[in-house]
Amino acid sequence: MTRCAVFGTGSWGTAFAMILADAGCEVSLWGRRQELVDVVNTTHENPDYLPGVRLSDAITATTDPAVALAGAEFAVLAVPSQTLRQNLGAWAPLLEPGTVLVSLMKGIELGTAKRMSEVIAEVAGVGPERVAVVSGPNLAREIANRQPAATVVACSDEVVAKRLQTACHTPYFRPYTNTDVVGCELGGAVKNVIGLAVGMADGMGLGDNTKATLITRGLAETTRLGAALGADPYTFAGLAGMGDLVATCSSPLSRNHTFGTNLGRGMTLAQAVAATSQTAEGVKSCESVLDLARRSGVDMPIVEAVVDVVHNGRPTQEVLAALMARSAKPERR
Ligand SMILES: NC(=O)c1ccc[n+]([C@@H]2O[C@H](COP(=O)([O-])OP(=O)(O)OC[C@H]3O[C@@H](n4cnc5c(N)ncnc54)[C@H](O)[C@@H]3O)[C@@H](O)[C@H]2O)c1
Ligand SMILES: O=P(O)(O)OC[C@H](O)CO
Repeated sequence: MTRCAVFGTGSWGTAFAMILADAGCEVSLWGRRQELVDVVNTTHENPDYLPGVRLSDAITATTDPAVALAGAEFAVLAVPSQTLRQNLGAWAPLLEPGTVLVSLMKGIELGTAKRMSEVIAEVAGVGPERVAVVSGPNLAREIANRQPAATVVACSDEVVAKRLQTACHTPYFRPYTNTDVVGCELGGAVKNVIGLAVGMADGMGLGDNTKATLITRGLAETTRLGAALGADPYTFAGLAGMGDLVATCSSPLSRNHTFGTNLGRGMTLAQAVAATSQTAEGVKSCESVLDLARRSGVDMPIVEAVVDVVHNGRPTQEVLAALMARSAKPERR
């Protein structure tokens, strides 16, 4: 039986542990808090993040990373992106040779502008054949209810991607393989920023034309960034690109979308943060995505607009007007 460690008892870590168990894996779920770990082990439920969802008996929770990693073929990482470097620094010495590290995270590191797979390779000292990414339209709550969804499992080594595909394939979760790790990660990280922008438009009472414009032009700037960083532009037309944008930008379950809606309705950043109990990665990653874009010489006006609202306190109306006042351009360039 395939053994997997999942780090992070939040909504996606727990839901992905459920997927792996439903696909026939034995899963060790690492969490920071002993009390939550005990509750998961005794009730087979994670009441803090996925109340009402019965978890398989094949999932055992632990606070001990060495226990979680013992014999693990895959170590799945589902902590907030900005905490990965520090956390993985503690876990990496416990890794067994050959364990593949799988990122579920959709963020870019502040300060370095690195993708999560880059942080993993650097901190754990592993080659690209031991780093994989899962990204797609995967709202945890829907998946926890076992509603059908698809995703992309990406690894530069296709054999490893296929192994992971088998490990997480269930009747309700359909993974497709891809070797474009860069494209899949950028699709996941940037869609959170575009989700904030679309949420703002919703909160401002704007309609579907505005939102479709933000989604489509958001995808255009994501694709530009990806092309500059060596991604395959077609990846952005797939599940990890357009697919995830559609889910995030249309769902009230999306934390990024909801966060943006609150800002669009006039909340301050502090009020929107206080109203959010889970991780909305785009709030921090809008700055690191913009940093990455500038380092790469890529124009990302919507990302810049989001940073202006979230971190520079500019009013949404003013930022939207500035976006519309940009000089006229061909659609493709
Ligand atoms: N929830 C989803 O629908 C979903 C889907 C796909 C991808 N993701 C991505 O997965 C990642 C995790 O998101 P989530 O939804 O599970 O978040 P979450 O907010 O539901 O849970 C985060 C988990 O990390 C823990 N945590 C917080 N700070 C920590 C720290 N400093 N060290 C260790 N653990 C810490 C929390 O206790 C919690 O268990 C994010 O990058 C997110 O973008 C989420
Ligand atoms: O709730 P969000 O905004 O973090 O989005 C969750 C997933 O990434 C959707 O695929």
